[in-house]
Amino acid sequence: MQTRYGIHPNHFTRLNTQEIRDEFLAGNLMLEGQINLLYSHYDRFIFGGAVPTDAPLALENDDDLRAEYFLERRELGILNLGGGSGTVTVDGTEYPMARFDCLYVGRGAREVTFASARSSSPARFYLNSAPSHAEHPTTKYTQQDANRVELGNDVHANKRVLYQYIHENGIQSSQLVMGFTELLTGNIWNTFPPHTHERRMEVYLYFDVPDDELVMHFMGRPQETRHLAVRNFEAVISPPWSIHSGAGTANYRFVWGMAGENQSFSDMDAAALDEIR
Ligand SMILES: O=C(O)C(=O)C[C@H](O)C(=O)CO
Ligand SMILES: [Zn+2]
Repeated sequence: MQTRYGIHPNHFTRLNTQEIRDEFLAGNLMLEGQINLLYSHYDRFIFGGAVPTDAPLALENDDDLRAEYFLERRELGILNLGGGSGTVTVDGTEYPMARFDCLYVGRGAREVTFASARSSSPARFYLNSAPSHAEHPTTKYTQQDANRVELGNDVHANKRVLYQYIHENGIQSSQLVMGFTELLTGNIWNTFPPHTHERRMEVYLYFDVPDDELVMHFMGRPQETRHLAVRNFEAVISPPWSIHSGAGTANYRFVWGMAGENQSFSDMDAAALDEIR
C-alpha cells in the first residue's frame, strides 16, 4: 500500500507540476488481477481498486494498519464501476454486484473477497475506507436505491446527476460518505462553482473518460489554484483546504468519497467566482 502525507496549503503553492502529481494524483489503481490501495494521511482515508479476473481476490490485512485484519477498526465502501458484474463475499455472505451497485461493509468484518462473473469483462471494484468508531450493518444499494440529485444548467455547461449511496440519509456509516456524479452529454464542468469543506477531505476517482480524452482537475485554495491533467481511472486527493472541480474534453463520470469531522453533504464553503485566482 502506498502512503501519501499531508501538505500545508502554503507549501502547496511552491510545488511544481510533477510534485503536485506525486502528492495528489493516484494512477494504476484498477489493474486486472490485483488489489491496489493507497493510504492518505488526510483523515487516514484508504482508496483503490480490486479487479478480479480468473480467481477471487482477498482484501489482505496490511502491516501499516497494525491491526489483526483490515476492517478491525475500519469501514469500507465498494462501488462496481466495471462493465461486468461480480460478487463481494463478506464473512461467507455473497453479495452480487452489478455495475453501479454499492456495498458498505461495517467495522469488524474479517474476510472480504472480490470475484468477477466473467474474466473477459471483469467487475472493477473501487474501494474507499476510513477509520470507524462503531459497527454499522453491511448494506447493499443498487443505483435505484441511491438518492438522485440533479444539478447545473446549460448556460454553465455543468448539468449533472449525483447518486448518493453512503450518506446521512442513505447507507449508514461512521464517517464515510460516497457516491458518484455523471455529466450529461455536452456538459463538461463538475462541481462548479467549486467549494471547500474544512471539515472533510475528499477523493475523486474519474472514470468512463475515453482513452484519448482528459479532465483538467482544479485544486488549491480558491485564491491560488493549480490544475492536474487526469486520465481514466486516476484519482485525485482533495485536502480540506482545497477546491475540487474539473472540466473534461468529453463526457465522464467520477466517484467522490469523503471522511472527516462530519457527514453533512451541504456543509460546503462555496467559492465566489470573483475570488478565484
Ligand atoms: O458534481 C458535484 O457537484 C459533486 O459531485 C460534488 C461532490 O460530491 C462534492 O464535492 C461533495 O462535497
Ligand atoms: Zn466537496
